[in-house]
Amino acid sequence: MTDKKNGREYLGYVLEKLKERITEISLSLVEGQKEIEGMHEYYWENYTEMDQYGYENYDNQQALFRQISANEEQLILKQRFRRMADSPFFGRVDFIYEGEDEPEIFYIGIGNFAEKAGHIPLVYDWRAPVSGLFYDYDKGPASYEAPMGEIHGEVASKWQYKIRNGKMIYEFESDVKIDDEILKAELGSNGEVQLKNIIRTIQKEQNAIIRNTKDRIMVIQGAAGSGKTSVALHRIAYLLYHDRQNLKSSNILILSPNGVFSDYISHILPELGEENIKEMSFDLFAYKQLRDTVSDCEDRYDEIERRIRFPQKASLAEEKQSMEFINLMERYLVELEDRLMNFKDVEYKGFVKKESEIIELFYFKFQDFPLLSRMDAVADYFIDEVETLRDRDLADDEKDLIREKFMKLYVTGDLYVIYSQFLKENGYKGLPRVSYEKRKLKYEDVYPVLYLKYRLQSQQGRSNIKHLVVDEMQDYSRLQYEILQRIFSCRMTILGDRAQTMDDKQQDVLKFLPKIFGRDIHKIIMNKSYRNTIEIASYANQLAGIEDMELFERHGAPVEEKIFADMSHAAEEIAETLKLGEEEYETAAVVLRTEKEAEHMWLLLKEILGEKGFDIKERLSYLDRNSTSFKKGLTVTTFYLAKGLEFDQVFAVFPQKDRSPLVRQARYIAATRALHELHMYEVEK
Ligand SMILES: Nc1ncnc2c1ncn2[C@@H]1O[C@H](COP(=O)(O)OP(=O)(O)OP(=O)(O)O)[C@@H](O)[C@H]1O
Repeated sequence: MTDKKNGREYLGYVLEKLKERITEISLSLVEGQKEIEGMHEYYWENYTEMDQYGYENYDNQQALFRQISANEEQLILKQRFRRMADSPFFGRVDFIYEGEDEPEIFYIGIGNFAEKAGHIPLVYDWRAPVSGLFYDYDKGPASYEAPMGEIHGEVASKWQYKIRNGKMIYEFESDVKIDDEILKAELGSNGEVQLKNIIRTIQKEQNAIIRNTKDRIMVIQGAAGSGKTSVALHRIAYLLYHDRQNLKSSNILILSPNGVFSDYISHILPELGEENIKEMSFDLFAYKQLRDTVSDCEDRYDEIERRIRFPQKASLAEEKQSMEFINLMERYLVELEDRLMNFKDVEYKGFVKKESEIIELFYFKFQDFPLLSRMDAVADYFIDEVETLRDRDLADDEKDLIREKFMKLYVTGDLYVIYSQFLKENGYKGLPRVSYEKRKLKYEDVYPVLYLKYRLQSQQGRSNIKHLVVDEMQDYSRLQYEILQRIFSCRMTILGDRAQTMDDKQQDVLKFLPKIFGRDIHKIIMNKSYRNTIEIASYANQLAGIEDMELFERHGAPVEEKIFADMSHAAEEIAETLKLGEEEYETAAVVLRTEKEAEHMWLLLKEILGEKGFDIKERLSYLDRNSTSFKKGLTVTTFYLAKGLEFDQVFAVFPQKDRSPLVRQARYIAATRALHELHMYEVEK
């Protein structure tokens, strides 16, 4: 056995054991593969002689599935151990259990590793109960939550390691100062094109959120760069680890703002040894749900663009997603109970359901069904009766015919028509009367129609989703939360930042969320910002009038403010000031107000940088709403697509004269994207 107290020696020992385990697994994988091939061969040679009832065939298939899934598990394990062979651990806690004299030593890494399955780990997963000590305590009395209860004792010492390619780069006995230095080094490094995992340096306040399993709905209001997205993803990894029996990655859904953002965060869970999870934007979800009602829907970005270009034109989006509007819809829904109906007798091959009987079934027996699904229930009731009287089952086409007859008792079942009528009766302009192909919903109408759909038609519950993550919570309206509450009855992690609202005024969803989700909500505020240098964060805070943010002590260049006559002058300056290259930054962005301005800037930069010999093909990209990823190099985009992302160097280019509240928000969002260097440019023309 090795000296566990000596990090370097222990590293050598663990690496050796890892190598052995990897070899063992490789061998067992080869065996497993042979086994599978053997089963296939056996099947093809013998299938004609298998028992006629298929029992043997069934048994063979089951054995095959078991072997395949065992192989898959081994493969995943091997991948994890391979990753661990690069850096088996990053931390260590020496813990003296209450009543003991000598400390027990725990090394902490990206996953558990034991010499053999079921043995005591040589390295503990960062999510293991005992690893909580590493994040929550310095030297001194400490405790952690274990399955059998709270364990007390004392942290005798804590260590930090950096290991790369199996080589020890550094080891420190950690204290607050060193911890800060290590975090500073992590934050000071250049940006990747994807969000980094933070397991080496999770902060105490972040750890409390990650390891929280008791609250059903957690709502996190976190300042820009406070680590909300990182924390939410680590929380998912933590929950998956601790509730393997009930929670699978397929049970989790992230509502994220767009495709680029999805890509930006997509590798974290696989890196932490978990499978990737489903992500979707709410707009895409809505669009899919409404496909049988309209052929197209605007998305949120259309709405933002319109607001910027025509600020004087009042948008109804806010009004149509307000509580008052929901109340109007609810009142209309009550009226529809009568107005939507045109009852009369229904006859099928001599069997008659009288109008009065239908009314009775409709308003009493099936009153709990949503209005537009209720007649289906009445039709099924009638089908049952006919089948009983005839003493035979009806064929599917006969049943369809009957249902059709009952559906005719609705004046209309078309949500588009119903909603349009509602608008007109409440003093709004109705929707254009066009054929399905030409029906395109404006953004302001998308969610009201979706709401009506949920209120009027039975929906299949999304019971397979057991945890919903809502990122950028400030960008969802009251109405959208009402809909979410109807679709998902599961646990939720909802996170965002009211200061980054993409609207004229900041939206604080914390005010109304308890009214929608009840008292189960646990609110947490994260006020410490990690992303930006002090110079950048202070500058951005001034833009948004924020005073209560705590800043991580990391300094950089002052923010540069400049005014240019036009876009091409700004582009020239960007090309001059850009610091991309070896020994310099990895990522930079030019962030603009609208799609049109962004495209214009991109074309200008293409020309200017092209002339300078910059590799524009590989290192300059234009990010629009259909993009699904961004590359290292220079990215040109709008503020609303840059949201959630970060870049080493940021140029924010905005029209000087646009001082509208929405564009003030846009400037703030752009400024907070910068990790190390920020240039705020204003353009006169
Ligand atoms: N404990 C930590 N250790 C190392 N880096 C951290 C830590 N917490 C946050 N960071 C870093 O800070 C940056 C911001 O994190 P993240 O994007 O998760 O924040 P956010 O609150 O979602 O930001 P925003 O709302 O502004 O998009 C990232 O680079 C992240 O890696």
